[in-house]
Amino acid sequence: MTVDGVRLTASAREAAAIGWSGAAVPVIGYAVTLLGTATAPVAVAWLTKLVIDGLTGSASLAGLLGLAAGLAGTGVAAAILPHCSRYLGSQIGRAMVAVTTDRLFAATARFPGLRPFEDPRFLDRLRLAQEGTSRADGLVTEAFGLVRSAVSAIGFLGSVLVISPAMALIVLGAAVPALVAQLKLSRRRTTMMWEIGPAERRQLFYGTLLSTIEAAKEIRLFDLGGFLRRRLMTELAATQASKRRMDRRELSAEGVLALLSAVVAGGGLVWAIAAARTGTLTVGDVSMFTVAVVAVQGALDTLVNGIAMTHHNLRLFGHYVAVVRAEPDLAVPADAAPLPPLRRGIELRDVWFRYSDDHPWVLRGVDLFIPYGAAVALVGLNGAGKSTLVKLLCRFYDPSRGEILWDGTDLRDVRPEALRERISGVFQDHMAYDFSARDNIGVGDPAALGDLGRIRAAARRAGVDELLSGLPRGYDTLLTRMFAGEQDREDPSTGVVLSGGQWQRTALARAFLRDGRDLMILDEPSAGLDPEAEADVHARMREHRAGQTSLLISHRLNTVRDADLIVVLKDGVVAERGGHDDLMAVDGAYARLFRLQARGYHGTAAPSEPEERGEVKTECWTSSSTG
Ligand SMILES: Nc1ncnc2c1ncn2[C@@H]1O[C@H](COP(=O)(O)OP(=O)(O)OP(=O)(O)O)[C@@H](O)[C@H]1O
Repeated sequence: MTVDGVRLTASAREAAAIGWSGAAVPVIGYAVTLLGTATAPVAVAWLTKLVIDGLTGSASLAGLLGLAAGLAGTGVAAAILPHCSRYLGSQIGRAMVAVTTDRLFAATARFPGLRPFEDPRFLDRLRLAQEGTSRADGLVTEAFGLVRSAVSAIGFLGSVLVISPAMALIVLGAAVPALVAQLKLSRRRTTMMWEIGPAERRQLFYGTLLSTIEAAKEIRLFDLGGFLRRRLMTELAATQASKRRMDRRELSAEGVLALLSAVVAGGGLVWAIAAARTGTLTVGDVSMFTVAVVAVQGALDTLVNGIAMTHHNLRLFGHYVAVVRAEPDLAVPADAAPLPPLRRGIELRDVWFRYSDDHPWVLRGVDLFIPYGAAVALVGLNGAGKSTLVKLLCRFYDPSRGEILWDGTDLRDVRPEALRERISGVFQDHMAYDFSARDNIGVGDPAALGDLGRIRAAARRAGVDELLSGLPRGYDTLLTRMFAGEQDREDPSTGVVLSGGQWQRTALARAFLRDGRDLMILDEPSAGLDPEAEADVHARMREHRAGQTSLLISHRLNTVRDADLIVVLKDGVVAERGGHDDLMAVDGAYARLFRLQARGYHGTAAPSEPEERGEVKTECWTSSSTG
């Protein structure tokens, strides 16, 4: 049996190995207590039968007292053992959840690229894998539970067999349809969960939109609350309909099976009473038989349900196994060469790229050399592929065709972590972590998290030190109100909210903390800054990048004019390159855009060309599909 390629037996083996390696002593203790729990009821039933037969027959007082003492001792064990096994089972469960959670998130962080996180199938699998890990706590104990039910069922079945082999066969036979039905139902339930995955993700998305600050302004301004709620409810109705269908299926199957059990138990009782009247069975036999039939049915029922539940959880766990065993999304050579510091430069040689086979080409044969120590600026209209090029430089994706060479070494021959150790930067969509100010900057180089001096130096460079050190708890102030408790809701020192520009400077400080890297990438680092801050930040960046290899992306052409090399990206290729003066002299796209912006500042005559009126068709600047 497989879950999209992962065998259930492999999942079971993995679960057993994790349980054993993470909690061997509780596992042994659990097995022992469980065996006691499973055999105690059988012993109680037999001792009861012997006591009844002894009472109705001619047993000695000493014999009866011995039986009574045995009965009492077994009763005590039967009362205590389940509590012990429950405690040990919880211990095993906690160990399972800790190990699998750790491994799952280690696995997701191990994907070198971004593709898995853009793949809806993978996202569904990840969601189910997370559910699988949260249910992993029961996997080992459920397996033991199956053994316990089996032992219990066999013990009682043996007892019925001694009294009536035919009845034992009937009881056993009645359990077979239950097992088959439960397995089918469990398979259907897991498939149903897989199928409703996309709808559940959309539901989560709408719920998040409706309950977080990011979308709150637009939702109120555009009055989107009802619209989003309706969409959420539509998704919820669809998922609930699937679950209801499943519940009904289970209800009808289980109803039929319960009826079958009742008929078998009732029939057995009638037969036992009739047999006792004719003297074939003793009174003790009837007592034993009645207890045993019900107990066998109960144990078989628990066994069948346990098998179905384990089957379902193993299938969910199969998604966890699939994620932790998934191949990396980018080929990483086993004998990757170390990446020495940059000395000559980075070269993009005929680089073509599209996000997938059914997406249009974004880059269509880019040739570009970023010389060591040079400040290179990349400009182009929205969607021209600038951020995509940055993502290729960080090797979040590999080029579809062509190559990117670091001092002549193809990035595909290098371990991605080794490459990224040599890069620092700010992404256009940089993160605003719900951490303290210190941690928000410190994550740029986790080794510096304890070094406030370094963190402050980076913040000073980004022009944000004065702000952060002036916060109520200085750099230890949380830059979020997310974690404020009820008691400190009114205390501003528990968390502050920064403005967009202040966040931008904080992100820049994070990049500056990774000092001395070989390549600094700055994708729109000043987009949210006021003019004064922008001038200030750019002056600091100029200072910082002097002699450093850097790639700056900016739509504000005044901030790129002093770059050593300006590259204009258009239609997925490099359309122009050179210094500011060269490009102005060529009077091409860069010059037109530059004049357009300058004119905006000086308030001169209205632009005449459509491009200058801001009516540029995106297609003429962005790449289009070539199939
Ligand atoms: N993850 C993605 N999956 C599919 N297409 C993408 C993805 N990211 C970007 N694109 C597409 O690639 C093209 C280039 O996008 P990119 O972000 O590189 O442009 P850009 O030049 O940085 O634009 P901007 O100036 O607006 O930031 C766009 O058409 C965009 O729709």
